[in-house]
Amino acid sequence: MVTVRFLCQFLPQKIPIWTWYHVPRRFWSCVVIDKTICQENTGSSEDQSKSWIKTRKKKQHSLPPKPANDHLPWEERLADAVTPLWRLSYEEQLQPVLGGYRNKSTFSVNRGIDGDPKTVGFYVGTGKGRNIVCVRSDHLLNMPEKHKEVARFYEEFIRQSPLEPCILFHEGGHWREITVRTNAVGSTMAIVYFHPQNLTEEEIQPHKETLVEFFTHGPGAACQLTSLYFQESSMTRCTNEQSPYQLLYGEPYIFEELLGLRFRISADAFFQVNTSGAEVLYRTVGELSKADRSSILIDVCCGTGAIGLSLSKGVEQVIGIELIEQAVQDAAHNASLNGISNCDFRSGKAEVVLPQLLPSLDSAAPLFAIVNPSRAGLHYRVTRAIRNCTSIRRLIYISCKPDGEAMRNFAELCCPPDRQKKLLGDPFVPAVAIPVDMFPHTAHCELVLVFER
Ligand SMILES: C[S@@+](CC[C@H](N)C(=O)[O-])C[C@H]1O[C@@H](n2cnc3c(N)ncnc32)[C@H](O)[C@@H]1O
Repeated sequence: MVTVRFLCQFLPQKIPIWTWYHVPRRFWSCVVIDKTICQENTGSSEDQSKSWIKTRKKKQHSLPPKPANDHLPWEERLADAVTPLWRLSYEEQLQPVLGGYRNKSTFSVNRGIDGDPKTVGFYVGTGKGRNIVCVRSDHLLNMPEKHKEVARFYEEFIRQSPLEPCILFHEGGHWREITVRTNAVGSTMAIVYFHPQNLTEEEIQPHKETLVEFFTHGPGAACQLTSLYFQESSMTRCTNEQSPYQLLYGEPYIFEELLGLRFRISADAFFQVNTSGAEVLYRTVGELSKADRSSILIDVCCGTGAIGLSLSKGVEQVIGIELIEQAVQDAAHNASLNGISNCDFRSGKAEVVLPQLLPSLDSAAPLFAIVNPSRAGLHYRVTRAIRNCTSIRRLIYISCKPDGEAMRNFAELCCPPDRQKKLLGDPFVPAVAIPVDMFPHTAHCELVLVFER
């Protein structure tokens, strides 16, 4: 059992009732919340879980990524194209792939169990408790072997380096985290984060060269990196504009396929970490959207454009809004890469762009919004702009942390009109909630909520 917290009944004139709703894991993709009653829609459970499992099986690492097949007989090549799972028994096709599903992992550097400060892994303990230990992650089930291999070699590299690790920002040191990104065809992008402290560019240069040498001709060449990036970052997280991602070696982008579309992903851009899980998520969103061909879809926090692009065929126009510049460029590129011409991606903070955009669209065409913010939820100005835009009758909110800041957003969307807070439009009512398990072996899930009014 897992616990998912929802708003299960939220009548505008009444005090909201929050409910802890216990959902057995096997029903995670088929929970329907009625406006007033919580009910498990077990009727559709079998079909939905089958398609979920099947998609996972198809796309995950258990199948070799598109091997060259020109040596095979024509009949076999046709079978591969039309029925790509034909080599597996049906029972095997239905087996969920639960291990190594992550396409992106970020490893930290800190003191290990043996006290070595150049240890690469994940933290156990807290900064507040002053008991952080960095533990290697070779045994973790959710990340693929390739990510662990790169982490091991990065540890070997920094142990050889004369530079110290950056354990606490104010205490000096340089080597920080490493992010590893992989795709279904085995491309591997690594991004090394480095704190420059007081070093000059000239002083950093030889260390970059040693890093490239290690991963191209030294022991790290075993990782077969397709891209090696380096970012000099003196903050926890820097965008490309704050401190450019420097391509030290290889391809500038990694590409991923999802729902028959091809996506270019830059070093700074977000992409869902479980690719086959994301297919289920976006398909679920597509089914719930009920958008008609004349409508305009507003894709808020659109990343590299995955949601808008995958739904673009069914609507008149998609307008995506995204904060990270590289992701916006990817989204625009991904539209043309897939021959899609009705999408317009705008860069900026949604809280700045949306309040200006919506009034200009208000009566143009039926509007429909999908929001997919990070854990911090939506800025108040975003929920207010949506709430006050009367053309938006239906909204899909995809939350990776529904029991966090998103709760504040749900209240803003559903509370009675409030002049003081400038929440003037009719309140929304939550209609459907479908959790999608994108993160096996963890308590997290993505929750797709439909709000109507
Ligand atoms: C959970 S991701 C979703 C991305 C995309 N919908 C997808 O499925 O790939 C959240 C995205 O919101 C973006 N973001 C965060 N804060 C934002 C803001 N204030 N305005 C616009 N976008 C923002 C992040 O850069 C990130 O790409």
